[in-house]
Amino acid sequence: MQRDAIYIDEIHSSGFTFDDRVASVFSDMINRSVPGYAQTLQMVELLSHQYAQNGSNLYDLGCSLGAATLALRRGSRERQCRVIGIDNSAAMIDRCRQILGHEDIELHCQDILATPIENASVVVLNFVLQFIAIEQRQQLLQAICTGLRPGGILILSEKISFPDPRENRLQIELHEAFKRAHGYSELEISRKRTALEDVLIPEPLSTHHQRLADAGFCSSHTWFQCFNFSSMIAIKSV
Ligand SMILES: C[S@@+](CC[C@H](N)C(=O)[O-])C[C@H]1O[C@@H](n2cnc3c(N)ncnc32)[C@H](O)[C@@H]1O
Ligand SMILES: O=C(O)C(=O)C[C@]1(C(=O)O)C=C[C@@H](O)C=C1
Repeated sequence: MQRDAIYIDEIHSSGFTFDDRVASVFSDMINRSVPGYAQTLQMVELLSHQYAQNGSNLYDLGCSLGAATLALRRGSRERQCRVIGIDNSAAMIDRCRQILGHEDIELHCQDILATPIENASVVVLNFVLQFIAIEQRQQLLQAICTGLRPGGILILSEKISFPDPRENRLQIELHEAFKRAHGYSELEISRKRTALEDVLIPEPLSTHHQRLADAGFCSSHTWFQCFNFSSMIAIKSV
């Protein structure tokens, strides 16, 4: 695994993008940046095993290098499911094809906002909605809910914010301590913080749960939170 040294090397004046440089170190970057990332993958496999319906489609929207796509496949091995990974970064999808080439997985380089979701039983948005423009988030969740079979689920993992400014500050500090503990310097942390401004827009858990309800899910539950990272499961009624 190639080590993420992107923000050591030079000052990046432009915003964060999923280009070839990021794709080449992405595994290391996300593991050292997102508390609980490995656990979300384990639970995608478990939830896929629990909810994947025979003959249905399983979607990983914003699949990057396919870590959650593989978890969907592993969780549904004994069922007749199509596992579909979508990402609009060619650099990510090309690498993903190399990594998952031998697996029974379909990969497409396209915008998830233009991707038809149909006959689905499990849909994953693992740290992806945060990169979608706020005004387009409702429409995406609605399309997902419509494309799910009764009893199907959405797994939604996000970097979150907190309505109380003091709690927000504390959780950001704890996240930055996590990054320092995983070898990132103050300079790297601050450069990436600047690069992510206006690119990754976190929202409070309450906003996510309200949007999921408005999209038509009958219930949604926070199953994981560590500092300012969280994962939810939203269920479509049977
Ligand atoms: C933080 S990464 C996701 C990590 C991945 N889901 C995992 O669990 O390893 C966000 C990904 O979303 C993709 N993405 C962002 N906006 C997108 C869009 N509109 N359509 C498709 N992919 C998108 C990016 O290219 C990037 O690969
Ligand atoms: O490094 C950070 O501060 C993050 O917010 C982590 C985060 C994410 O949540 O998606 C940001 C960009 C990369 O996609 C990998 C991880």
